[in-house]
Amino acid sequence: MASSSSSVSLSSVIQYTLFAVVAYFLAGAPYLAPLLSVIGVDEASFSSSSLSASSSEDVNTSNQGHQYAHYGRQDAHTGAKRDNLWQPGEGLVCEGEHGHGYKTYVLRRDPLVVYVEGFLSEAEREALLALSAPNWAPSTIWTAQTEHLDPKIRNSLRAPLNLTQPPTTPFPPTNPLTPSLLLPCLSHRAHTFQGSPPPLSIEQPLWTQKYLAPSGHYTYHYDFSDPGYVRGTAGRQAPKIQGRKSTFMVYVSASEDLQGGGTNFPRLEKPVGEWWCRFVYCDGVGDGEEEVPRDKEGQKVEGITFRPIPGNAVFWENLREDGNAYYETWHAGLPVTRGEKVGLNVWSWWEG
Ligand SMILES: O=C(O)CCC(=O)C(=O)O
Ligand SMILES: [Fe+2]
Repeated sequence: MASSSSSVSLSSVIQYTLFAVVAYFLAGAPYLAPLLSVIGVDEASFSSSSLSASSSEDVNTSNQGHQYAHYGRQDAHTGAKRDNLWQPGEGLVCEGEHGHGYKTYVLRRDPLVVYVEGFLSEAEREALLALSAPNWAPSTIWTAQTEHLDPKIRNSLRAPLNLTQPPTTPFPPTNPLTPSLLLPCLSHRAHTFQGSPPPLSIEQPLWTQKYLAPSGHYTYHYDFSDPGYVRGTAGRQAPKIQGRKSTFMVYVSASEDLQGGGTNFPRLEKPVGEWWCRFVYCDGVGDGEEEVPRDKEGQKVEGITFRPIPGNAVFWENLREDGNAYYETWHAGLPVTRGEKVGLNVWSWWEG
């Protein structure tokens, strides 16, 4: 009797233990990371197939001690550590001036193109210009993994906006923004716009780009890059496109006398209806002849050209859910033939 009751209780103990282990993993394995780090195991190498469980280095840049940025994500497929990808952390609060009041208009799906009116507030535009002012330098391009200048392809100045270093350039005295929150809150805005899954990160630094007459421009290109990368989502054919899942092209400023500088997508059909003419050029509607968008050879362009309206943004997806590219997103920043335009690039990546 005594021996049978002790053997029953042993098997119960084993069963309960098994249930507990299964329940622990079903609950998302809380506290696994600190536990593993205590026993000296890197969680990312333990769980390299899980994007959300990748190792991260917390960066605390807020004056209030909020821990809001997660850097140092491990690429789940190549294992390489990327130190330029960012996701919002729990402590980040973006309200008031750091919130947003944007309106969205879906221009088309597949590829998804959304026009965002009021992505930036006026105070944010002013702050971005103040932050950029000391750092303008010629923009580079990458070919065959080397970075170089080629003003025939890209003729602009750019300034990096460093999220991990609170701004040293003071904002104008009347500007109400909290400097340390500007870039995290913009990145957060771009991140929450896109939802999940898949997990996304925002490329850092963000860059402002200044285009000056008579020939500031960025010739036709895609924002995704080199073939050769394998996303390799389980159960799907591995695609071979690297990089930037989506783009926000944000217009920060446009001089009063700006001519040119629209963002042209020659492979996208113009939206139907005059309503859109407030945001895109429509031959003859709301434009004078000198406003007809032209490429650097002076030829009228095809497709859709967005007007560079300060504060507004165009969002589009470069990559499909399966990781293959949308070749319809071929685009250019048309030449600025008079005045000056400043844009902001916000790119999102698959890796989370
Ligand atoms: O300035 C523009 O209108 C487009 C710029 C662009 O495509 C880029 O910076 O990747
Ligand atoms: Fe681009």
